[in-house]
This record gives sequence, C-alpha cells and structure tokens, in this order.
Amino acid sequence: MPEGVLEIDAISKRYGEVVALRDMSFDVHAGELFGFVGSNGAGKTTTMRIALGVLAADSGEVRWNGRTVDLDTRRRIGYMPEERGLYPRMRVLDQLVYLAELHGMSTNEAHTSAENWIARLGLRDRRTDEVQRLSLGNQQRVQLAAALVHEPDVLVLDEPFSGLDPVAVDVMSQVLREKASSGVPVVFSSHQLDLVERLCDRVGIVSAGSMVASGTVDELRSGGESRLVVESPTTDWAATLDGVRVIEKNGTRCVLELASGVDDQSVLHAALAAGPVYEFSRQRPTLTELFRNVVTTEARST
Ligand SMILES: Nc1ncnc2c1ncn2[C@@H]1O[C@H](COP(=O)(O)OP(=O)(O)OP(=O)(O)O)[C@@H](O)[C@H]1O
Repeated sequence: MPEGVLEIDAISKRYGEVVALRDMSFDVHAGELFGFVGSNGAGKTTTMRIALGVLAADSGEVRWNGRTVDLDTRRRIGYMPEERGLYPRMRVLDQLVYLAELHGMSTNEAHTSAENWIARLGLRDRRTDEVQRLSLGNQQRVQLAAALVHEPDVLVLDEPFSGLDPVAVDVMSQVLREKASSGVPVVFSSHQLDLVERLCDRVGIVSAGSMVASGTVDELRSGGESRLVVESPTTDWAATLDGVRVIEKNGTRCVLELASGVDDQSVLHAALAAGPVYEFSRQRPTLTELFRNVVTTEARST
C-alpha cells in the first residue's frame, strides 16, 4: 500500500452542461510540493474541493495511502479554500483554537498550536482582533494558519499566494517548503508561475478539466521545443539548415528553434564552418512559456 500519497484518480465532474473535469489524475507524494497550474476555469478549484470532499465527483476516486478518502481521513487534510472561509466576527486566536478543536485536538493542544502558528505567520499583534478588521493579506495568513493548526497529514491550498505582499509570499513559501520536508504532501494552485517554478518539486498543468502535462520543472522544460542561442559574426548559415528557424536576431547573437530530431551538434558544425563561434548554448523555456505552449496547443486541438 502506498504511504503518504494523495491520489487523484480519473475524476470527472459536470455542473449541468459544463464539463468541469474529465479524467483528472495525478499523485502527490510525502515530502513533495506539487504546483497545480491552469487557465481560469480549467478545473483546479473543482479538483481541490473534490479532494477535500466538499464536492462529490461524478466518477473517479480520491485516495490517501491507497484507501478511499472518508470522513476520518478528511479531518487530517488541511484545506485553504479559494473563497476564504473564516468567521468574520471571531477573534483570530479564538477562531484557530475552535478549528483545531473541531479537528480533534484537546483545548490545550489547540491553544499551543494556534499560538505557534500565530507567531510563525507574523500575526501576534492581531491575535485578539476580529478577522473582519484585518487587511486581506493578513486574513489570508489566518486562513493559512487555519489550514495548518491541526497539524494535518496532507495540505491542499487553493491560490494561497494571491494578494500577498512579498514578505508574506516568503513566509508562505517557507512554511509550505518546511511542511513538505517534514513529509506532508502539499498541493497548491497558483497563477504565479515564476513562484511555482521556484518552489515546486513537481508541477501539473491542467487545461479544460484534464491534466495535460506533469513532471519536475526540469522534465517539463526539457520536453519543450529545442532552442539554441548562438553568437557568431554571421548568422547567414543558420537559415540554410533544414529544420532550423531563426526566431530572434540581435546583432551577432541569434536564437534558433530546432525541429524535433535536429541534432544540435550538426548546427554547431555548420556554425563553425562559417566562422568563429563565441557562444553556443541551449535556451530552455520558462514555465510561463511552457504553460502558454501547452494551453494554446490544447485549445487548438479541442
Ligand atoms: N458551482 C458551479 N456551477 C456551475 N459551473 C461551475 C461551478 N463551479 C465551477 N464551474 C465551472 O467549472 C469549470 C471549472 O471551474 P474551476 O473553478 O474549478 O476552475 P479553476 O481552474 O479553479 O479557475 P480559476 O483559476 O479561475 O479559479 C469552469 O467552467 C467553471 O465555470
């Protein structure tokens, strides 16, 4: 039986005529930070709500450690919903203690844990304030504390970074990294692809309700189009090569796109035959470029 694995297995979901998810599948393993990215309406929130059990799938299954997620397992998931779900009139500390107790902690444990997360997330000065009196960013910190306060076995966070200032982004990143390192599978959705690229062990790109690419950022980047940056006094030779397209030219420096199967070494030989070569390197796409490619290709094929 797999240990410490959250499995989303072939989940489908319709809202009336709208197909929100079709055979959505991915795994998140213990110790792993998994970034879930996709266009607006791609199906991220629906997937996360199904993973937590606040929404039922039409078909497919969510498993934790090989077993279908039930009410007990759900209590062990820390969830940060997109529509933030705090009680606006409750004080920060009281709210966190209440939520921790709801998840099965004793009053003492709940207090210790709530105070710990309040301190960790920079909310000490606001601990006795009503949530509604906090700025949106601080409310979001409380929302993260609410997901963490019962020391969950799995973390599922819907756009935890949206609207945070750079310091709060750093705190959130550190906390998620630490949680993953301590063996908790962490999955979060985000539109901030630079952050996802920096932070995540693996990334899943979702389009129109299905997972269309997943892997480590390195795997995804190496699977993209092959590009070369070349600096040489002349670039005329490049245009004569089969399967090579000059996509950018800036003085003596150019970027070439290679069709699949074109060997970069044959390009280097051609460049050297024409004169000196000062730079010759692979240019790998950023996650943002990959995302645009994958999503545009998928949109064309549907
Ligand atoms: N309650 C609902 N009733 C009807 N359609 C819905 C409902 N919730 C979501 N949808 C539709 O399901 C699809 C997936 O929506 P979902 O919110 O899961 O996407 P998302 O990837 O989280 O988007 P975003 O990045 O904008 O938050 C969309 O077409 C959306 O309009």
